[in-house]
Amino acid sequence: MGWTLHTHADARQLAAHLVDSLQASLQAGLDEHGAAMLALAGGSTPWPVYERLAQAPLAWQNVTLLPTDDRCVPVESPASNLRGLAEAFAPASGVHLAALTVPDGDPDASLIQARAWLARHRQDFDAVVLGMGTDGHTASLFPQAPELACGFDPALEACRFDPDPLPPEAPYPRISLTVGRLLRAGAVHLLITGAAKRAVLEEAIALNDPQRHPVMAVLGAPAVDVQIHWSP
Ligand SMILES: O=C1O[C@H](COP(=O)(O)O)[C@@H](O)[C@H](O)[C@H]1O
Repeated sequence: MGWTLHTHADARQLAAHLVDSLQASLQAGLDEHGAAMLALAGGSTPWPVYERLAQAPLAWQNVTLLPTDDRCVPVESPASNLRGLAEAFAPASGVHLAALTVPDGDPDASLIQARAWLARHRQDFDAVVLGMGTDGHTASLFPQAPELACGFDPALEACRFDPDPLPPEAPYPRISLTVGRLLRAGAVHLLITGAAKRAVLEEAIALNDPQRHPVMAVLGAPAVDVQIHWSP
């Protein structure tokens, strides 16, 4: 199916549009199953969206949030995506946060924990929010990494990534959901801002090489219409 590009005038409009969509996905999950689950990107871009979503009047005690990927760091580290989610969703009283990493960030123990959690929670996500780095990585699927074969393996749900070179803004091993697990969702959103990422997105689409730009493994998936949200 591919993707649909939504161009917004600014980050505020983008957040309003995406929050409406995520709120509708959550409410539909709650109405249908009595529970709902989101997988949410970390990094630096999505926090204003999450802070706004956390204000929504939802039965948060029946909602579970899981990072799409996390850095193998102690949970109190500023680099921890889980810590960022905990802060952004502090107003969402009773919300459940699930971790891909163990509290001290040990990578091997984290992968075991992540896979065990995912084995116990097989339901589709109600929605997934992905980000993209300026190298074309999404979640923690980094370009040309040896672990990409794991990240693209439909039989697996989570992998360890050791990006080489380590990204300077967060130089840590990672645990990432695989493309197959990320796409098992009622809706898949890709959130990007700024001219640099827009240029990378256009290059990725033109080259259509998931090894060079792993985000294309998501955008090229045949059965999913990924909603791309961009603002300057
Ligand atoms: O390292 C990560 O990077 C991507 C993109 O992050 P951003 O800082 O460029 O917004 C993010 O989606 C991912 O969750 C994160 O772990």
